[in-house]
Amino acid sequence: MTLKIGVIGTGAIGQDHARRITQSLSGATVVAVTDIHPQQAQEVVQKLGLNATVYANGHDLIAAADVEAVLVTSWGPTHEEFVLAAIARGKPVFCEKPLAVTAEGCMRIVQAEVEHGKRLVQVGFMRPYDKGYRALKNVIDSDQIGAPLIVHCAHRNPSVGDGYTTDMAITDTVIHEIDVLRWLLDDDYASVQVVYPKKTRNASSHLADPQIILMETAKGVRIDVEVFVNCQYGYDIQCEVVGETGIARLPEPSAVPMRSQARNSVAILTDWKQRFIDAYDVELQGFIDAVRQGEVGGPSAWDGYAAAVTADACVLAQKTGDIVPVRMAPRPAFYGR
Ligand SMILES: NC(=O)c1ccc[n+]([C@@H]2O[C@H](COP(=O)([O-])OP(=O)(O)OC[C@H]3O[C@@H](n4cnc5c(N)ncnc54)[C@H](O)[C@@H]3O)[C@@H](O)[C@H]2O)c1
Ligand SMILES: O[C@H]1[C@H](O)[C@@H](O)[C@H](O)[C@@H](O)[C@H]1O
Repeated sequence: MTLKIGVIGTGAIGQDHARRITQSLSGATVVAVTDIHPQQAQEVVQKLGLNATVYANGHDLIAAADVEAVLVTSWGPTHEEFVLAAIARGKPVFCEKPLAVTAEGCMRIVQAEVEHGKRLVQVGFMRPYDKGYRALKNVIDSDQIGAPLIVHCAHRNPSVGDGYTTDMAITDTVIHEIDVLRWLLDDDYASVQVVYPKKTRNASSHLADPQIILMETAKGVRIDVEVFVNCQYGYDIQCEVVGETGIARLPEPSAVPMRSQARNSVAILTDWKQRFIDAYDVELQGFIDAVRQGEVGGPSAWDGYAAAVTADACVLAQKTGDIVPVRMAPRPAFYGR
């Protein structure tokens, strides 16, 4: 049976996920969409040739009898209410990051899911599905570089709009490193700190850019993440793990090396949609396949909570300049180890 999906929020990633469900993936179809701009939702239906009803709001869409699973791709502050509504109806829900904009909000979702008694929520952290990160984890887990000691990361976007604020460098951008490094190292965070280098002249007046996030894990690994969202030159994700006996780097996305006009060059991507296109496909196909078998896997509501607690500590650290401890609630047995 084809899984019938309803999409809440038909902006950049909502459209992209609707496109991949319709054109690239198998086993699912988009039967419902909604957006606070209904005209835009209607345009997406037409553009992608969907056989989908446009609902007035997310709650009506979740309640619709033919919607079997929900995709939440609206703005972050709206995620919590839609995920809670889906859980209340026992419908599986794939929620783009952030699961909720506060750790308390994520905890409300964790509690609702635990009370429901079965996993319903997958969070859209796609990097653990990226084949480069998977290869890097394989090197670490098979002990080829010894125990990890230090991780150096960079998360660079070419530019951001005026609405992008200093805390979004954490909640929108570094949140990916917060999640993927926890998975990569099989560790949790103990403390965080934020330091500010000289500011780029290409950032808007209200935005601190670049920033350096320093994190220490429970096992004592030290991590530095450079987040630079107006780097101009491309979309560039770097990760280098220093182990006891060797160093392993995240592979670069494959591109054709070119010799031309007296240059030996390799192109750099400029768009996050392209950089992780395969990972998005694999994560969403995984959600569809699992739900069709009556299950939900992948990054859990607990992973969403862990990321939010760490992000909250980073945002506090941005303001105080202090080393801020990361204090997580005890992990419910429901989520395994
Ligand atoms: N995993 C990733 O790499 C990744 C990439 C991009 C975006 N995201 C996340 O996805 C979410 C959406 O990001 P985006 O870039 O598509 O933003 P966007 O602004 O392009 O799209 C969001 C859409 O949601 C709609 N919306 C807002 N409130 C709504 C509501 N209450 N009900 C219905 N629709 C509503 C807006 O009108 C807009 O069309 C964000 O949380 C973002 O962090 C994740
Ligand atoms: O929402 C996007 C997306 O999550 C990208 O992966 C990230 O690089 C951007 O900084 C963020 O704004």
